[in-house]
Amino acid sequence: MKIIEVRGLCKEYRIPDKEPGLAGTVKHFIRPRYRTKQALCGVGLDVEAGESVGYLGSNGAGKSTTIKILTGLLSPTDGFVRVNGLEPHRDRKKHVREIGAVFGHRTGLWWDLPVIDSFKALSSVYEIPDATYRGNLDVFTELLGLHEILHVPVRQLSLGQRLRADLAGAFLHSPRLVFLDEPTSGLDINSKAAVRQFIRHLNREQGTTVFLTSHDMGDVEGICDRLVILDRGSKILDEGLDRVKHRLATDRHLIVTLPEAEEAAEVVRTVHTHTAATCTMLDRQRLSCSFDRNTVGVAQLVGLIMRHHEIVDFELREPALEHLVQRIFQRPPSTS
Ligand SMILES: Nc1ncnc2c1ncn2[C@@H]1O[C@H](COP(=O)(O)OP(=O)(O)OP(=O)(O)O)[C@@H](O)[C@H]1O
Repeated sequence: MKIIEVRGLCKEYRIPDKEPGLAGTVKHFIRPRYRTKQALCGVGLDVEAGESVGYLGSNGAGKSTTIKILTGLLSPTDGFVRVNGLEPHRDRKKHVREIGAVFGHRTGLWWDLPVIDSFKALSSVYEIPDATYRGNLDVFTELLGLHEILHVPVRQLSLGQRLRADLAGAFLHSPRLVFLDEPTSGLDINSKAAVRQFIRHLNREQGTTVFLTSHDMGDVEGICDRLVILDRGSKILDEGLDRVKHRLATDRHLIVTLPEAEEAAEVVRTVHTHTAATCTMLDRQRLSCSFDRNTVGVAQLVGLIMRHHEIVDFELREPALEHLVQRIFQRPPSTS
């Protein structure tokens, strides 16, 4: 079942076209002039219930604009948008009861209230049945380690604590769909891992649909199954994460550590004679053999080296998702 349906989505912002200085301000006050900024042009997107989608793009690509439209905070300039079967900006009151949203840089909780009182307030706003509230609170407190902060006012929390509380708050009413805008921005490694595990758990175990934007590829790899990439307001890629990796990550690097530096030249000769891999020395005893997995098999390369030489260790490196996304930006657009 489709939970998000978007066709031909366009958004233009109207920006004051003002000359600098006081004279410009006065002139603009008397006769205002505006120019338009096209933030989204013709974006189409279908998301099935239960999917976890990473919505990526460079700064200014239009990610937040899309999320604001999908959550009903902004109205589109043009196009068809349905979320949970509703038109977000028109059916806003009904719409917000059925979604959850976390904007990493803003809290959805009450600043002066202790976390638990914020949760109780959310429970009454969303009219959460008592059993659902208690069940979710227990599970989220455990998964997100909220025990020691439940009675602390939100304004006294560290960024990591606040974000964990925000996440729990966004999921308390068991929404079918959550929007997450930079949910781990500024967190330490342990907090990032806890947040990713929590989101993944709800996606896998409860089938909550996740729509995430992040500049952190660890979030995308830890949470998402599908990548949608925007570039200057247009969609340039929409594909499963595994497929993207399989299609684009064909280069591999085998790092070989040798017992003796003197052996290196011989290993290079063996590799160059029998395979299409190319070798580079990393230091006196370590060399990197680079190859395309469609041309050279890993087992073939490792077997060849081990048959002819003694080695201390080897490690296979694949390109990081960051590099794959960079490659996608360097290609001409394939979808719209
Ligand atoms: N309120 C606004 N008024 C005018 N222009 C805006 C407004 N909000 C966003 N824009 C412009 O629209 C474009 C898309 O912005 P948006 O915030 O959606 O990008 P983004 O992909 O979320 O970027 P980032 O990764 O930096 O958060 C940008 O060129 C931005 O300058």
